[in-house]
Amino acid sequence: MTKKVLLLPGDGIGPEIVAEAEKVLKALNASEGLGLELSTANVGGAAIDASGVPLPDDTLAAAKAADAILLGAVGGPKWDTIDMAIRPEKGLLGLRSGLQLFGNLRPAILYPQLAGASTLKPEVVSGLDILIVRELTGGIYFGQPRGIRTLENGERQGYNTYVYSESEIRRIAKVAFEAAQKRNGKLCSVDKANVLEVTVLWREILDDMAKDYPEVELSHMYVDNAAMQLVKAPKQFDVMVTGNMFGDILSDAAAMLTGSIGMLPSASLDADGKGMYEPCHGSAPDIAGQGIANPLATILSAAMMLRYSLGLTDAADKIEKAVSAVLDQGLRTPDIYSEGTQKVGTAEMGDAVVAALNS
Ligand SMILES: NC(=O)C1=CN([C@@H]2O[C@H](COP(=O)(O)OP(=O)(O)OC[C@H]3O[C@@H](n4cnc5c(N)ncnc54)[C@H](O)[C@@H]3O)[C@@H](O)[C@H]2O)C=CC1
Ligand SMILES: CC(C)CC(=O)C(=O)O
Ligand SMILES: [Mg+2]
Repeated sequence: MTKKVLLLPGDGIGPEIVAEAEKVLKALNASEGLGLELSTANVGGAAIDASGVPLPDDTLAAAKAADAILLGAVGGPKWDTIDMAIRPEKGLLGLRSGLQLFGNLRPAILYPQLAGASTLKPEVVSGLDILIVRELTGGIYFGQPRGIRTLENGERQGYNTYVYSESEIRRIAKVAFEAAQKRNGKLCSVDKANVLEVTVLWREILDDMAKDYPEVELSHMYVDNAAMQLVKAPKQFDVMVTGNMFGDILSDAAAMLTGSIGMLPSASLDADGKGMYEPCHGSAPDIAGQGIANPLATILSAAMMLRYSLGLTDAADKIEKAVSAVLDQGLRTPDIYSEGTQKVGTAEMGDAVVAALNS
């Protein structure tokens, strides 16, 4: 059966890294007969330049019609303005909310070959395998009212609203409890319940739901402490669940424990398991066009896509093994380079993963 995969390269390094994941998918399609039908559409700045809007109707329609989506990254100084890319109904946030992709899974796994590239000492990170479950279509990124207004005294004021409804909290908590059930039975919920009522409700609901998951040990942590604990003793965590903004920030911090944000893939899932897959990083304008971006987070996101949305577990395993094999060979893009390894560019890394697929 044909499986439609929509590629959304986006901006900056987006097209460079998606091209490498596309190579890998095409190679597997040819050798394994996966039945993938790949197509490409514009989103973000590329779409603004082509058609004036960051999320064209035909891109959203193609995303809705696809079985799965692989996105590179969007944005850049040219387009990061309120009118163009930032508003929730537009661009990437519009895509996430339009497809109701509320469950964002961000696994932070340290490949043993990269222990030397982690920001932490090898003994603190060896064997690290954390899953951050981030709520993706609510919270302060979407809450209304929002904007910039002029007060009576003439001063301007920016404002956003941090809201979560009970149903939004319950559905993301369910994702996290179920993930913890399948893993080590440990779930840490991260909030700011000492200050924000919205997270007092979050905490209350998590406690209530914990009764239905007696085999999961639920703990709570304030987000400031969680940030500190992540860089102090990250292996105390197994599954972490948190809201949109805290998850955004904590997952970038967790990325560095694995050596680079260029190593962190993600899955954004709806209630039925349909998903968009993307690296956790952005469009990296500082290195765009230089052919040095790490494509592995995107290639690993493609593996997650095959596993979670397309039921192609063997093909997903092959990609993950191939990534490990190229790291064994000592190949490194500059972000994960350390002495004694071989520095390669984006395309060389992608080619090496393709070559390792059937090794
Ligand atoms: N999912 C998305 O599409 C996201 C988009 N953005 C957008 O990306 C643009 C740049 O944002 P930044 O804050 O600079 O974050 P960023 O994640 O793009 O870059 C942060 C740093 O990490 C490096 N980096 C990122 N990905 C890398 C890779 N694959 N290989 C090697 N190095 C890598 C960059 O060179 C930069 O030094 C902005 O327009 C932002 O809004 C940011 C985060 C996520
Ligand atoms: C639009 C931003 C929330 C993108 C981002 O930083 C992320 O998803 O990690
Ligand atoms: Mg982010």
